[in-house]
Amino acid sequence: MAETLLVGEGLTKRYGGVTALQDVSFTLAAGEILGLVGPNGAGKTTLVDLISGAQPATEGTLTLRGQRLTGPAARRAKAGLARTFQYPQLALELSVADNLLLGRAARRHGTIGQMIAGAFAGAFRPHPAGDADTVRSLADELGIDRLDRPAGDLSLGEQRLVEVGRALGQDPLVLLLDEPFAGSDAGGVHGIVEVIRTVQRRGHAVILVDHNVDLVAGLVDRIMLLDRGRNVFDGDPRECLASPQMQQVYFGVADNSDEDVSHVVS
Ligand SMILES: Nc1ncnc2c1ncn2[C@@H]1O[C@H](COP(=O)(O)OP(=O)(O)OP(=O)(O)O)[C@@H](O)[C@H]1O
Repeated sequence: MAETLLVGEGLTKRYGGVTALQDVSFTLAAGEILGLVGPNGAGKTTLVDLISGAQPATEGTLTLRGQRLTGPAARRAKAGLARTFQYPQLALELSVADNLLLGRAARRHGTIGQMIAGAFAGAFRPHPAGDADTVRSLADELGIDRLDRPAGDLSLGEQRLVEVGRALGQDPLVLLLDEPFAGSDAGGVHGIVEVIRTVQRRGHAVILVDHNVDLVAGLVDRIMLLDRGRNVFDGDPRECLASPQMQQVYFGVADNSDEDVSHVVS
C-alpha cells in the first residue's frame, strides 16, 4: 500500500462570522492526484491556504509524513509543500529563468515571497551550480522558451506555466495547484499536465483545484467535492460525477439521474 503523505483532520476555518471550511478531513497517498472541486465560495482556496500555511486553521490538524505541519508557509515549503496561486505571483521584473530559480531557492530557504524580497534587497544568495541545469530542463519540460524575458511580458497562461515550473523546481512532496489551467492555451495545459505527471512519477502527490470538473475528473485519482465549506464527497471521479451530491451541489436537486454534469464550469 502507498505511503500516506498528507493527513488533514477536522480542519475548520472561520473568518469572523464566515465559516469558510467546516470539519474537513482527508488523506493523500504517495503518487496520488487529488482533485478539489466545488462551486464559488465552497472553500477550495481556503483548504489550500490552510495546507500551505498561508492562513492558520481555526481548528484541526495537518501531518506530513507523520510529522505535524505547523507554522508559517516558509517552514512548510522547507518541509516539502509547494503551491501556485489563483492569480500567479511571479517577480514580474525578474526574468523567466530567475523566477524558475526562485523555486530552487525556496525549497532551501523558505517561501517564494521571502526569496523575491531578498532578491530585490540585493541579498540574494548565489545559486548552487546544478540549479542552472535544473532550470533549463524545467523549461524544456514545460515548453517555455526565451528564458531571458521579464516575467511581466508573459501572457497570463505563460505566467501560470512559469509559476507551476517554479513550484516543480522545489521538488515538492505535495504540490498544491490552485486553478492552474485558467487562461492557459493548449500548450500551457499540456505543460501543466506534464508537471502533474512528473510529480506523480516521483512518488509525490498533487492537489488540483479547478472549476472544470470534466478536466479534473480526467486527470485525478480521487475527487473531493466541497460545498459551503463541507466535504460532501470523497472518492472515485466517475462516481463523483454521477453522485447525488454532485447533482445537489450544482443543480440543487438530489436525484441521481443520467444528466451529464461533466461540463460544469461555475
Ligand atoms: N480572507 C477572507 N476573509 C473573509 N472571508 C473569506 C476570506 N477568504 C475566503 N473567505 C470566504 O470563505 C468562503 C470560501 O472561500 P474560498 O475562496 O475558499 O472558496 P473557493 O471555493 O476557493 O471559491 P472560488 O472558486 O470562487 O475561488 C467564501 O464565503 C469566501 O467569501
